[in-house]
Amino acid sequence: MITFEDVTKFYPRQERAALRNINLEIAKGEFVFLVGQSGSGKSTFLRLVLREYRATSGTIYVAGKNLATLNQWKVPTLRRQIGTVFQDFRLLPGKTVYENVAFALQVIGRPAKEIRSIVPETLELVGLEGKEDRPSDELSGGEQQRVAIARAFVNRPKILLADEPTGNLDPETSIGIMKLLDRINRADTTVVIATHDSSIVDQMRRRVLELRSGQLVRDQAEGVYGSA
Ligand SMILES: Nc1ncnc2c1ncn2[C@@H]1O[C@H](COP(=O)(O)OP(=O)(O)OP(=O)(O)O)[C@@H](O)[C@H]1O
Repeated sequence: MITFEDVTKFYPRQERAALRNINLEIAKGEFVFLVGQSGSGKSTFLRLVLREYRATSGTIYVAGKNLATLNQWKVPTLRRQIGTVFQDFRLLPGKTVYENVAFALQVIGRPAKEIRSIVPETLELVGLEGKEDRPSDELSGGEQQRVAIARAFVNRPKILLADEPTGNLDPETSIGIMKLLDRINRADTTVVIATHDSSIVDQMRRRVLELRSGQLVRDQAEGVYGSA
């Protein structure tokens, strides 16, 4: 689903590569943690997958497409297959839970009838049934993250990318969010989570990719946060 072949990324005017000679393959339906210190290249990895940036050298394939040769006008189609979740939720202020999730389908032109059936179904999946009409900014952090996950998943993307999804949440709430991402993964979605949350990684025991100064230094099945 995601393949990096000898990928290096330099930002403009930077002497050090943000990612260097990365080779990896993430298969369809995998659940992967991306760990590493601040500045190790995790966000850069996610941004390359989204084609927010292009690799300086090497080749990236996402959902069967070579991102180096993908036409700019096809990038929105690529991104529709990738749901994204962030530490700071990024919900639409002043909108209800329902509106936040429905908006993701409206912008890609889905028919109203479909929206009316899929949004409640997705809100139920994330455990927010009965909260449809609540203003999203009045929810707890954990609930807001559930709205963000519903919004990312409502279009049933092939891939879900999460950048520090539990960064603003307490440990107990974080476990609930991880269980939800695990459920989404079981629905055959490839899930990649960049995180500093060692207890979550240690509890989940899934594949761990560790970056250090832009290099992939560990690829461990059923891994833990810190190097063994
Ligand atoms: N837009 C940019 N322009 C120049 N350098 C950048 C840019 N974005 C990131 N970098 C540099 O690239 C390197 C990797 O950064 P990146 O944000 O990918 O790390 P990270 O592991 O996601 O860190 P964090 O955990 O703090 O989010 C760092 O040295 C950073 O300073």
